[in-house]
Amino acid sequence: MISFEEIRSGILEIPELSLAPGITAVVGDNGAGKTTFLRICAGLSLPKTGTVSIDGKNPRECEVGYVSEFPDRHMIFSVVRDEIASPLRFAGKSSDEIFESVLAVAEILNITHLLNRECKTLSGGEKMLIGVATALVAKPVLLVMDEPDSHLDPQTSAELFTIIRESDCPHVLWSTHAKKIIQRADQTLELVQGRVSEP
Ligand SMILES: Nc1ncnc2c1ncn2[C@@H]1O[C@H](COP(=O)(O)OP(=O)(O)OP(=O)(O)O)[C@@H](O)[C@H]1O
Repeated sequence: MISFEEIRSGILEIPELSLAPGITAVVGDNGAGKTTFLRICAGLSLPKTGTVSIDGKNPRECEVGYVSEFPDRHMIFSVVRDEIASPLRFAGKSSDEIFESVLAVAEILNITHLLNRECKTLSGGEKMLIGVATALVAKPVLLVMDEPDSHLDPQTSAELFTIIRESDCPHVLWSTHAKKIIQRADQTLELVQGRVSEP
């Protein structure tokens, strides 16, 4: 469960909310507060007031994978395989474990042919998939994706949904405007001017 209590941060105002595990489609118009919400859930930003917890823990105590709307802005390594490996390398994992985990996630996402490419040479959609691989490689308890489908064609987006569904990530927040993703999600959270809209 992801729980929110008395959250206020910029436009965002969430007195109380509990999100069950599964894939949650986070929807709302431009400027509704989706990115603000996602960043707080991931522990990237702290709310001005209130608390968020993931299965009872502060997000900063949890393994969280975050895919930003513009993943290339956050890439730090030149070569794809090093970029995907980065969370494991920073966590001090062994070279063997890193090698195997990077290969496994690349196979799942169908991007093994990109592993030796320079990140800057990738297309927008390929960069998004590398961002997803980097977020998934450390087996997060929460995967947050900010409009990944805005860079993906409908088929790749649908395939990504299936891959995420089959991953064992317990909590997924997927910000999207795509109707097909919303239909396949376990639940939808709609934000209207920073507040949760009741269905
Ligand atoms: N650091 C900031 N300082 C001031 N205003 C901000 C800041 N970050 C976001 N905002 C404002 O808060 C509102 C919500 O922004 P946010 O990026 O969370 O919306 P969004 O739903 O993700 O929008 P979009 O779909 O356009 O990406 C917007 O009006 C935005 O201008």
